[in-house]
Amino acid sequence: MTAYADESAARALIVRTARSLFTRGLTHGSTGNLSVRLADGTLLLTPTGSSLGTVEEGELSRTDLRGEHLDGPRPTKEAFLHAAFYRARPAANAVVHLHSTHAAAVSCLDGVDPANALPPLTAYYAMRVGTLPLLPYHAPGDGSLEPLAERTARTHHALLLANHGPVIAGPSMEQAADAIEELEETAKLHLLLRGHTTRPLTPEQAAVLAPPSP
Ligand SMILES: O=C(CO)COP(=O)(O)O
Ligand SMILES: [Zn+2]
Repeated sequence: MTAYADESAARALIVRTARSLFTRGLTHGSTGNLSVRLADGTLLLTPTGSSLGTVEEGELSRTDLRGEHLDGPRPTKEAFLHAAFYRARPAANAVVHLHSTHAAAVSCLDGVDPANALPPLTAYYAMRVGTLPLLPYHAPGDGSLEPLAERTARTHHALLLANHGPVIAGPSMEQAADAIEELEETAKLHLLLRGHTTRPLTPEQAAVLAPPSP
């Protein structure tokens, strides 16, 4: 998968994915944001304050790889985070951030291991997500998170923002969306299983399934 060469197809893909995630309750209100990397090296992002349920193809924002606004409406306040992922991960062509309920709930739990917020409960979680660093709380849009996010994204395609929600990059929008849905379902399982003795995959079982980290 290379960066998106057909801008109008990329716009349609962002809107289609945003609607699908929103209508299935994976984010709510005006939360969450999506982006893709275009072949010319610029980024197309959802605009700030928009609902993923109603954003239109003609309403997307463009930034450069530093997250600087180039054209269209003002980009998501997390443009700096999206841009950090693209700089850190040359093979990433899409980034999805959601406030999906169960992953957001895990991000609020006390005592979560900051190196890996969720155990590998299932094979699909190990395949699609792997390890999930928890980044310390910053207010939404607080650009001081950028250096840590960029550093962490060099070795992890999925991050959990404390008291906030997940961010995932993928080689394509379909893969990023697939991974963030898997994360949400595993967060749900994790919460369902709290108080039960669980048997996650062993480190060896998880390691053979782990996604490659380009
Ligand atoms: O999820 C969000 C902030 O973290 C939504 O913000 P934007 O409306 O600026 O994209
Ligand atoms: Zn957010």
